[in-house]
Amino acid sequence: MDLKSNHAAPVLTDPTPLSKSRLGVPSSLLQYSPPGAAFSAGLFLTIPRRKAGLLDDVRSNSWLDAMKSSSPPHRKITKDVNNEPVANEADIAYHTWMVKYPSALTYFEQITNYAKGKRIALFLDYDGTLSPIVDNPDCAFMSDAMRAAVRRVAKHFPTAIISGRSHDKVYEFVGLKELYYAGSHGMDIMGPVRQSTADDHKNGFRTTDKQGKDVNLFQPAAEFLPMIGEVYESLVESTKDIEGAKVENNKFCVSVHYRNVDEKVVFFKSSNLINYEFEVFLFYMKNKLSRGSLFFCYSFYFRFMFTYFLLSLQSWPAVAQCVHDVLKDYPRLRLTHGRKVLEVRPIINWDKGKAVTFLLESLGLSDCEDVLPIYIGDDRTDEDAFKVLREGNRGYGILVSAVPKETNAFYSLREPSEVMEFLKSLVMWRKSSAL
Ligand SMILES: O=P(O)(O)OC[C@H]1O[C@H](O[C@H]2O[C@H](CO)[C@@H](O)[C@H](O)[C@H]2O)[C@H](O)[C@@H](O)[C@@H]1O
Repeated sequence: MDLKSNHAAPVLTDPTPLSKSRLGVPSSLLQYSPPGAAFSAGLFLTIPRRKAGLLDDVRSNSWLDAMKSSSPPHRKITKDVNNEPVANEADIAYHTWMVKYPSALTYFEQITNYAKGKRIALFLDYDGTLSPIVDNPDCAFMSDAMRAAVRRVAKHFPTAIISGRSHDKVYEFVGLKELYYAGSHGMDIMGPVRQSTADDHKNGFRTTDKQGKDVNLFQPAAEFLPMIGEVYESLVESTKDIEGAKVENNKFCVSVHYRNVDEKVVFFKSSNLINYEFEVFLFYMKNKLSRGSLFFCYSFYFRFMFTYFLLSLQSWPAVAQCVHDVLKDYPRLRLTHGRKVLEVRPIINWDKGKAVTFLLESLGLSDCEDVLPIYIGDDRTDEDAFKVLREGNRGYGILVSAVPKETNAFYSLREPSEVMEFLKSLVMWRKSSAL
């Protein structure tokens, strides 16, 4: 299958595979992918060990840069004197970027022209794709309208949700039994029963789901479950005094959220204490300038520094330090970045891209010329899936983003409401083409 031959706009995209550094992530923090490791070559034959000292200095620029770039700030809409939106630099940059990654809505006809006579398989990320990003991860609900759109699309195309959340949590949010679910970044897959047992993977077994349906459960990181539990407990304990930090147990991985933590120490923000110290200092300077002033100045200075130190325990570097301290005792775990979240996961060669390949195989849809997989996601972890589709010329990745980002996707959508629009359009197209 050669997607590019039928596909005008995306052919214009840079064909060079994205180097990991182009995604803005320091190479030392990137996902481990052992040279030559292949999907079907036996996942656990060689579990590589991470070198100690991976995050030697969490305060280094690269570490903090990765944290900062993990979720771009919301775009501000500038208005002119007539209250009309005006193009600003960010708009111009976005529109330039869209030449490279055009809107899947604008180019819908091109996508469906290519999909004619093919079976579409749909893969959807959850947070930021089906539900908007919100401050509290426990409240990232999808709208009823979105749920209805996903339900309808799943009637026409095999549809799977692939999320960083635990399988149970994402199922609870979506609540549609007609879908397949892969939780923990693909490390917990409940999919269709595989037709062939010849190439069955280790760690996969048949079971029944909550509706009593036969399913295939695949958990390539099963042996890490106790370790992840331990790490979750340690991180809850070590971050408990950092205001706004939240640790989430995603079964085979742990998410440490810093969205609600102050980025850096902000003098005078929460530092009433510093203001107080300063008032006292001024008073002293006015009234007792000659006696003991030197001693007082020193004592002021040390108290000031101590307060500053206490505040520094409440910032992003403090969160990073906690993760670093825990990770150094677990060489078989690694770190990835999501949207204002640090994710600790097993160092196995498995990701959302592998999960897509696995699900296509399970559905009997791999290596078929007449199958068009489409993956929609917003996160860095979705890049693994985009890459699998792009590199094999197998299907389309669609990045959900309102700001320019380096990506392996072919198309873009601005936000979850556009994702819903796209899903509805797919249903309409399928219905009209079946007439
Ligand atoms: O693969 P996904 O389904 O996109 O899951 C990735 C992570 O999503 C969640 O965190 C993100 O969304 C939260 C709710 O909008 C937001 O508060 C947080 O800042 C984002 O990082 C989820 O909580 C994580 O466990 C997932 O790994």
